[in-house]
Amino acid sequence: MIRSALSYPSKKNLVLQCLRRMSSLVSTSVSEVHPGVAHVTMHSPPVNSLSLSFCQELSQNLQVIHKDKSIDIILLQSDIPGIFSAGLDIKEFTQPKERLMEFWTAFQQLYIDLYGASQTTIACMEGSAPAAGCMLALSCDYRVMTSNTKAKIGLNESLLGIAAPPWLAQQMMDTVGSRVAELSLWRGTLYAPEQALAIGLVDELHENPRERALELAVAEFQKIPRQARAASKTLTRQKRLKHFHQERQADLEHFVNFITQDAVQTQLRGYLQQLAAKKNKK
Ligand SMILES: CCCCCCCCCCC/C=C/C(=O)SCCNC(=O)CCNC(=O)[C@H](O)C(C)(C)COP(=O)(O)OP(=O)(O)OC[C@H]1O[C@@H](n2cnc3c(N)ncnc32)[C@H](O)[C@@H]1OP(=O)(O)O
Repeated sequence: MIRSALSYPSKKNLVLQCLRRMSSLVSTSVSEVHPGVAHVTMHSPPVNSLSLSFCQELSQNLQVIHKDKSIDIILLQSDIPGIFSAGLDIKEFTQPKERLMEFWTAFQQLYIDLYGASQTTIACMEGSAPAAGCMLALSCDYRVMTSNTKAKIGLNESLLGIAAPPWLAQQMMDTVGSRVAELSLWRGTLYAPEQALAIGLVDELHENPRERALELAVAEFQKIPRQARAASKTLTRQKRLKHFHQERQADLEHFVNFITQDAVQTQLRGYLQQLAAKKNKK
């Protein structure tokens, strides 16, 4: 059982804290902030990009929480100012085939562990969430985003010369509707908070998403019987997850075949150079 990190550290919190001290690879932490409510905090500087090890670790933490019957709400957040997650670590796309397969398998698993969580999940976004960062948010049940206009959210894959996988495109369609999703996907639109709220990509804007998410969890969501929340999720997500499991191997093969194309690799290298150039101009 996870105990409050604020009042009395649990064995698990202590283990995670020790691991974090021992290894810079540990990039998530778990703590119970209120009875039944756990924070999962991402802290992989500079931008919480999802590398192979980060995907694996986030999944492992989610799996531990899934088994903990005392936790019924998960708040997913970042402790890096201005960033929720920059999406997949683009450098992973340039790795050899074996590693690409391991990476994509870990990303698929992260989707299963977050989208398929039986607990209620809230994304607390204090900053930007492009591409797979947006996937993390879309996999949660509720999205609270900062009202700071510097933050952006959306599926910008097309601007990198790639496309979102079908299951991520489906999440976008389920959330904002087919036509808006279709336009967003090919344009690679990153939405400012007010725009994201207007199309239903996020549910609420708040100056302090963490504070608001905790308030929602305790004052609203915990008042709905836990089993009813879980059963409602099953109604809307089970079909998608079943389809995903059927297509998982094909999705992996499709990813590797797509990402290893010369034209795609050239585009990705160009995008990384653009990011570096932008940073040098600052
Ligand atoms: C038909 C079906 C085909 C199926 C095939 C599937 C194909 C794959 C699809 C996968 C789906 C998901 C894809 C992704 O998630 S790709 C990642 C997309 N993310 C982005 O485009 C975000 C890029 N980053 C930014 O815009 C900014 O960094 C950000 C707004 C997040 C923060 O800005 P800030 O100014 O604070 O920070 P910097 O830009 O200076 O960046 C700091 C350093 O971090 C590096 N960086 C940033 N983002 C990434 C990233 N995603 N991966 C790796 N590295 C990243 C950046 O280069 C800086 O590095 P250095 O300090 O070394 O210069």
